[in-house]
Amino acid sequence: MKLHDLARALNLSLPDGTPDPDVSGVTHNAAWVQPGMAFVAIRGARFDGHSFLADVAARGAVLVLGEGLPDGVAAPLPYLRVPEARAALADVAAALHGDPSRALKVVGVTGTDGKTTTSWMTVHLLRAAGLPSGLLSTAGYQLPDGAVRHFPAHFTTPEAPQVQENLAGQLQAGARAVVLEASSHALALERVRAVAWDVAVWTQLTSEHLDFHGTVQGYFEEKRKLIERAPFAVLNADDPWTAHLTALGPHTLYGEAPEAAWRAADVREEVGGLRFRLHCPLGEAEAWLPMIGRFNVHNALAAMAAAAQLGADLGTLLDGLASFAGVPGRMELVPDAGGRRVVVDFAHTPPSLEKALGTLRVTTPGRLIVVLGSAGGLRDPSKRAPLGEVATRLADHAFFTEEDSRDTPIRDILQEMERGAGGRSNHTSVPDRREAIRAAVRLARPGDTVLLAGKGPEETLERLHETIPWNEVQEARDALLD
Ligand SMILES: CC(=O)N[C@H]1[C@@H](OP(=O)(O)OP(=O)(O)OC[C@H]2O[C@@H](n3ccc(=O)[nH]c3=O)[C@H](O)[C@@H]2O)O[C@H](CO)[C@@H](O)[C@@H]1O[C@H](C)C(=O)N[C@@H](C)C(=O)N[C@H](CCC(=O)O)C(=O)O
Ligand SMILES: Nc1ncnc2c1ncn2[C@@H]1O[C@H](COP(=O)(O)OP(=O)(O)OP(=O)(O)O)[C@@H](O)[C@H]1O
Repeated sequence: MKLHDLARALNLSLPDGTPDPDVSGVTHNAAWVQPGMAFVAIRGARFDGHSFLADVAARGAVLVLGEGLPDGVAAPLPYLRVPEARAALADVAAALHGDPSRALKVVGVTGTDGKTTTSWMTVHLLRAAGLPSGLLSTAGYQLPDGAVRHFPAHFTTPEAPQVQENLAGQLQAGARAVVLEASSHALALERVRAVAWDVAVWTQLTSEHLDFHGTVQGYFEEKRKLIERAPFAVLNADDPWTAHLTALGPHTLYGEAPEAAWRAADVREEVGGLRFRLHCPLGEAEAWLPMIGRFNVHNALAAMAAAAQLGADLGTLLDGLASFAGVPGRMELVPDAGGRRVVVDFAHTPPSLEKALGTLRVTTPGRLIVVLGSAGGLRDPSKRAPLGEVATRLADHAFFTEEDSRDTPIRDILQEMERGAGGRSNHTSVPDRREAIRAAVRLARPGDTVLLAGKGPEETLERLHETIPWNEVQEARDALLD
């Protein structure tokens, strides 16, 4: 796209005499600049992108966009002043990729827990309904062929240029719909600003990421943007925050509350899955979902309501639910010939841990054992003690261990978790995660359940300054063979 066409598309005026080269792409990271690209200078929490202008010019950028040059800094390239740099990054990326979301049906999923599971279920139901569909989620992205691919870093929602590039790639690969997990960071940092949503799904909200958002209200307000921006919302009737969302526009409600249009009744938790009576605007039927975890009933209702909004019928929804293969690392069962049940799950907030342990208790005839840690670095230290409290209250024995401790001394994290356990003595701290998993599996007898919580499908474990390759399911298999 020519620079002048790009400026016109964004309603920006260029100084007279500005050259008109082709703009081949856009980035906010100086190290990613390639010849012909535009660079957006963002003032972040740690750096000001304007300090890298010389580097950016040397790498062959043709344009800089920013909120204003700092005093005394001269631009070595044409400089476009914009009101909001992150917004400009998203708008430029969308313009360069031909605004792909406008040619797709886009379902956005937000909430504290349940985003990934709901997204995976929704894309599965859309495909069952014959709509070639793609997915962007924490557990990787999928083109309509269904193969799981990964972005290079641990991202739920990548930066806007990658989001737009991915959406354009989805279109090229034949997608007609895309399901996109929208994290609160993504909404706050404008990573999904230039996405034309069709349906927004709200899972639920509990306190998380307060290190970044400051207050729960601030966290809620970022997530609310998704509901504001979509023409139709699928809202959780059982989540107290929904009361603040219903006035924002057309919506449907799901859950177990009587006012839910998509309602589950008579929920039965079985060893291999969940059965419930579905009442919905398309009719009434018996539903089967081969997944454990009672909260997955909510995820299923949300996914069905979203897929129905894009045209899926009741038979397709029920068949699709019954054939859903689950999500890697979410309530994933690791087979054991010896009758112990080991479950790998991503629960890493006190409420999601509470739900995971609560639901596993229902189908555990023996003891419930849990292995868990709490992340270090900047990640919400206020979670540590509550995680220790929940684990020791709801499990028969808890092993406290590392979970991406980063530069925080593991002892400090474990002490906080132990403090949360209060006077209870049903816990052991084992700093090395592999050792902790082995100790838990050794303790288990047939009929017992061991929940390995917190890492789920993640492929690395961050310890001090090391990033170690990690596969929790494989760790569980090895421990079972020990
Ligand atoms: C807390 C957070 O989200 N921070 C984001 C924020 O960082 P920041 O404000 O500190 O940026 P900065 O480091 O000061 O840099 C400012 C600018 O200078 C540029 N820069 C900086 C240094 C340099 O050498 N060269 C250079 O060009 C940067 O690319 C950036 O454009 O802006 C950066 C650029 O947009 C993001 O990369 C960064 O995400 C970091 C990597 C991150 O870890 N984010 C996580 C927490 C996140 O977003 N997680 C959510 C999921 C959360 C969940 O639900 O669990 C996600 O969607 O993945
Ligand atoms: N609807 C729900 N309500 C509460 N807890 C849930 C719900 N769905 C899943 N969980 C729990 O939260 C964990 C994370 O689920 P999932 O990955 O689907 O959520 P997420 O919102 O994508 O989380 P993240 O953004 O951290 O990846 C699950 O492993 C499960 O323990």
